[in-house]
Amino acid sequence: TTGKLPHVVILATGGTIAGAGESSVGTAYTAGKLPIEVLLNAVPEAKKIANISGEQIASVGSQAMHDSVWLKLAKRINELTARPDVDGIVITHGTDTEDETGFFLQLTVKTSKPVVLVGAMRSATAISADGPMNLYNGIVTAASPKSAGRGVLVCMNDRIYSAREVTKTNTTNVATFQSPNAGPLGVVYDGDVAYYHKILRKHTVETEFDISGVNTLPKVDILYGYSNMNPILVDALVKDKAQGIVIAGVGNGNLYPTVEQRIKKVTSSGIVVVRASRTGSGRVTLNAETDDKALGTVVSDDLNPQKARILLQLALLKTKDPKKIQEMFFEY
Ligand SMILES: NC(=O)CC[C@H](N)C(=O)O
Repeated sequence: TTGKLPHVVILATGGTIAGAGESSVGTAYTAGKLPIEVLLNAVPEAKKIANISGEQIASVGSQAMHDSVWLKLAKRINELTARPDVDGIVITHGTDTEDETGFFLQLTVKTSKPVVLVGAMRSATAISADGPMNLYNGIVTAASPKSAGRGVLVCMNDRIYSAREVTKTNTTNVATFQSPNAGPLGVVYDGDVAYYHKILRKHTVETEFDISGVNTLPKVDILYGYSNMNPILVDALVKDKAQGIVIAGVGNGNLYPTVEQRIKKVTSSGIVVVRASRTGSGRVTLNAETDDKALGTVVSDDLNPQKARILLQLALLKTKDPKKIQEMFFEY
């Protein structure tokens, strides 16, 4: 360690970046197997960029990610970044739900210091593993003062994305992470970062969400829309005591007629329903083909269904008023 280098803390959660498999050319492996030290051994160059310390927060494939890990991560990041000797955070994460954890942190961590998520599409034992470069680039990004105040970042495949905008778009390709509505904020090459865009929606220190005393999140589930959709799915969630429902509607967040009828009853019973879209990009617009005023529904703006779910969970910690929640969807 060197006194003058920035101090970056790595919080490891698992994923392919820590995955190991029998074959170096296949997609079969176990995620989250390797500890943090092994990941770091693959990138000795990182020690020239930062003084690095690490903590294992979880060891899971991110399909097993859950609220308790999100809350643990957010609380730990808030503790660490409050310390003057910590300059940035890197989170190693499985890619399946990396966009969700990133957006949860974007809304709940209270720091302007860089917080960067990284992952990998190829396991650590595969040919052309992308994890070591992503980890190195993540450390570069977290160590750079240029990354401060930009919200939570996701660094994959030489690009830096806002956690609000980014999502996984391909099952297996290394270029899977994209921001369909916005593109990347910047790039990372040759041990340095360059930014071209700024996130304008409120994040981190600017949000109203305080999870310091929160141990569980409100129950919010997602329904996927399709032709001839079965309205019984809505009833199942109501029976299961959902406090909120996000519908990945068709097109501009539209709903099958019998589902729409059910939703009208659901919103009048006090459950908040957000219309998102299954299309993968674009805004869901208010009172367009679907009459939100009559239905009592909220639109997700350009948040995809899984991100709309996270904002709705956090919003429900503050209010059940759909009008106030709609404002939040236009703010964050
Ligand atoms: N590329 C990956 O990280 C996928 C592995 C695993 N499903 C996960 O999300 O952790």
